[in-house]
Amino acid sequence: MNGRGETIIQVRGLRNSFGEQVVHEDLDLDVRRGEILGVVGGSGTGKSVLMRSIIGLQTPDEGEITVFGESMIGRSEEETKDVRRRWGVLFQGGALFSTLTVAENVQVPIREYYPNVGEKLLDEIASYKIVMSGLSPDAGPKYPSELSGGMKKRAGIARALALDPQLLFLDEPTAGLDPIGAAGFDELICELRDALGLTVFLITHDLDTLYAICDRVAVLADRKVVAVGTIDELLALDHEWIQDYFRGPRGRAAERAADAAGMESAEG
Ligand SMILES: Nc1ncnc2c1ncn2[C@@H]1O[C@H](COP(=O)(O)OP(=O)(O)OP(=O)(O)O)[C@@H](O)[C@H]1O
Repeated sequence: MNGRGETIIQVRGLRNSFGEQVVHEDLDLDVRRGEILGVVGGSGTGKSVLMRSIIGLQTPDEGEITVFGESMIGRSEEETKDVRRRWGVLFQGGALFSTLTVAENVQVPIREYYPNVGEKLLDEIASYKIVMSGLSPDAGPKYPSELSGGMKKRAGIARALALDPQLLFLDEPTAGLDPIGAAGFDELICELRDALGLTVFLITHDLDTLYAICDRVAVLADRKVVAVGTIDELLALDHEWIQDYFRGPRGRAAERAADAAGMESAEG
């Protein structure tokens, strides 16, 4: 099956624990092609651990994870190389290499997966990804310490896009950005999804982001995904955390802002 609606990530019966602490138990999740799936949950509910399990940085106790139909559990790095080059990751805080320039950071995954690419082409690809991420071309020779928080995130996106991925993992991309910077970043994610046909797995606490760009939202609580759907579908559920989160003062403000933006765009 091709096109929108196809399952790109499938998680079944996932269990993760650290010593006595069970973080996930019997967790299921599907991420569909072309969607921006927001992942929310209280602090410590295991959103990052879930992402790390999917991308193979955390070995679960139990469960099955497939990405692009390929099983990710119990397989070596070499065996999953072809799948891994089809995704890009933006970790919390950007995680750029501080001793490398922005352009060199973008080139890291290309050098890793395609060691025979020449310097000139590497420079060209890096420039292209940098501009695509909304940075000016002169950001390429700069070091991360010379960039603002928002620019670092964009540089992180440029690196995540280095291998022309079909799937993006973003861990709290707007954390620490001012509201205007965060809105600009939301717009960038949406534009990239539309232009490149990406599927996006997006961990966020940012209610504005959820309203502005997420097609569906998965809620982590009680060690599993307790609900997944549009915000309207979630609001119809009688779940205490969901109601508190979306109906709290911040949730209502984000909803009003989204309604106002919707009316503006309808008026042209
Ligand atoms: N490597 C690790 N060793 C031990 N415990 C860990 C490890 N990684 C995560 N944990 C624990 O697992 C739980 C879930 O962590 P995780 O970072 O996934 O939470 P989160 O939902 O992303 O939280 P936040 O919203 O605060 O970023 C936490 O209690 C954390 O302390």
